[in-house]
Amino acid sequence: MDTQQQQSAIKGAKVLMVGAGGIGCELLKTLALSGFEDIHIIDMDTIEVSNLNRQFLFRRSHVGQSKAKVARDAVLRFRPHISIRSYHANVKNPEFDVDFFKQFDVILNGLDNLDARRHVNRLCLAADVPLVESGTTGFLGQVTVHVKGKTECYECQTKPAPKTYPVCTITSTPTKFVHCIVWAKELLFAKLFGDKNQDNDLNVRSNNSASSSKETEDVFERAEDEDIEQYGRKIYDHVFGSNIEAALSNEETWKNRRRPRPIYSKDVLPESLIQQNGGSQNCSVADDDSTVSAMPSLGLKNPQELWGLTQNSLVFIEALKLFFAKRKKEIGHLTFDKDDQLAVEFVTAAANIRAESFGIPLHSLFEAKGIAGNIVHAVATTNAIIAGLIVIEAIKVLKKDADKYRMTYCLEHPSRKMLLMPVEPFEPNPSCYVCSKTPLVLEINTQKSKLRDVVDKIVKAKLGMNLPLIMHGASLLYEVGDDLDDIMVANYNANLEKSLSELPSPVINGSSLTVEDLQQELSCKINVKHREEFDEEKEPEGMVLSGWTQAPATNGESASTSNNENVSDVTESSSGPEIASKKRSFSETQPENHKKEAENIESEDEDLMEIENPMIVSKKKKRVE
Ligand SMILES: Nc1ncnc2c1ncn2[C@@H]1O[C@H](COP(=O)(O)OP(=O)(O)OP(=O)(O)O)[C@@H](O)[C@H]1O
Ligand SMILES: [Zn+2]
Repeated sequence: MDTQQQQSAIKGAKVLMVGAGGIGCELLKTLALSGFEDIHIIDMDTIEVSNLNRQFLFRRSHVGQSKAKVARDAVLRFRPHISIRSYHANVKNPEFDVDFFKQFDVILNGLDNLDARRHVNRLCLAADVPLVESGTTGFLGQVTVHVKGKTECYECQTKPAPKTYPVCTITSTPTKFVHCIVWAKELLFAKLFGDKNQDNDLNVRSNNSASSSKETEDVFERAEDEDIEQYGRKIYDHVFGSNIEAALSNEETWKNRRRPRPIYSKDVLPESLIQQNGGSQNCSVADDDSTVSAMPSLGLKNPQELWGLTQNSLVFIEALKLFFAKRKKEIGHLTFDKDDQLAVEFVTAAANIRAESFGIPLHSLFEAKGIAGNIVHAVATTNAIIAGLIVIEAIKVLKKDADKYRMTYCLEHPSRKMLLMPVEPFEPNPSCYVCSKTPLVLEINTQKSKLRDVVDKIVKAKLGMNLPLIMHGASLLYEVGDDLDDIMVANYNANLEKSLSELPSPVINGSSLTVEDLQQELSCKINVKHREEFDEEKEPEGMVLSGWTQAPATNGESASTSNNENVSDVTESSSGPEIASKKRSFSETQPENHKKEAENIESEDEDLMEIENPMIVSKKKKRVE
């Protein structure tokens, strides 16, 4: 195809971009400048101040407005003749069904979460439209091409699960700052400001304290007229003082570990804080709850500054006081949010006091916020490179140049003198439950587990289905939808509370369930195996789903257990959790054909890049800033 034909393929193409954030803004600009003339954009968000440093189509005056619409308007200003249609909506909405997807020649993802990516993948498969998928995490980035039947789909390889930590490390034996952060936000913050009834273990148990769960309840309960500062000190002394003391009495635990130091408020703080700093009266309180802050009244300005034990203790008490004084209505419903200043202050302070107790280095609010919010600071240049690569792959897709499709990884440091690492796409995984018809296997106690457990833990959480329907033979066990009558809803609700073996059509060892999502047009079979017992630590869900997790040896790696230290701690929910697995796949468990490709790359370098845009080829030699 010559350049002119390529240009007319681009001009005639109708493309859908999903996500108008960091990658999306770059992508829309690059599409427009590359000659695309019919672009649709979906994004459900509005613009926030924190987006402005890299989402360059947006200005301060746009804060609060639809990202999709503002991005469209900004690009139309320098490409007025092209057609851009924006949708301020969730891509999972029913109006974006298979027929909607079918009108496009290619779909381009610039998303930041697994859930939406999986949904788009399924619609692309159902509509038989190619997908170019992307993600960035700091300096790392990737672009992959998914064409039904030709390459693996986005879900052919499992994505690394969010990093989790053993419960006892968090509750009793933290060794890293991140353990203190998880404790502060998942246990302490949740206990104080979230749902009081949730399971929560804030006792550092010792063997002989058959412990005081009753006592713990009492500590956290605040009497209506109890002075807030006194209450704060009581919590402080309980979690940093007596709990640690109780834990220390269990000698066995500390045989090979550094012993923590109990910390009590009276040893760190002056008797009355009100005299010290004027209490919460002087704090900065704006109308918006998310801007309430404990820092100003304590004279703390710089979030990058390291606070000592006393400063952290002051922030702890002050933030707690402010929650009760200024945000009382929210108490009982709060969950930690990285954009909630007071929550970040409280969690930073609590994590630092715990870190001090366990001899772990303290961190600034800025650093703690990054860890608590799973933030890897976005790098605008990575987004720009990735957007360029998306357009290159989109053009190959439009030209149906299948031999040239590449999955490309943007690395942090040059490897074999390259920052961009192209790899031939893998073939579809024949055991993928999404793009092939291979059944899954569910090991479950069919007498004890309820249908609700299967719906919540498997069908929704693991299979990512939106509007599920479950059938056993010809019997419909469960369904979701607006058009159901009351009797059906009552029947399905009754089924949810029944164990599998008690269902109208009993599901027992050897049964086969059909699970479908009508919106995603995805259907898969689940073969049920009865199992009596599950290991509470290793299999906490009380059931095990398997079947598609392992891609065959010729077809890639098992990506389920990524451990890449560079990114695993912090990328849980950010834009590219899969980077970890792909990186690992390249360096450690590369299938033979890709190893060979890597060797060739080393010797022939640029030729093998097969990246047609000279701008990109030259960029790979530069350091990514
Ligand atoms: N289900 C969805 N439907 C539509 N748009 C979505 C969906 N999920 C995510 N997005 C959009 O994808 C974009 C991802 O962009 P990006 O990774 O830059 O995140 P951000 O929210 O803009 O920035 P940050 O999370 O770093 O503050 C966001 O604009 C977000 O609104
Ligand atoms: Zn697949």
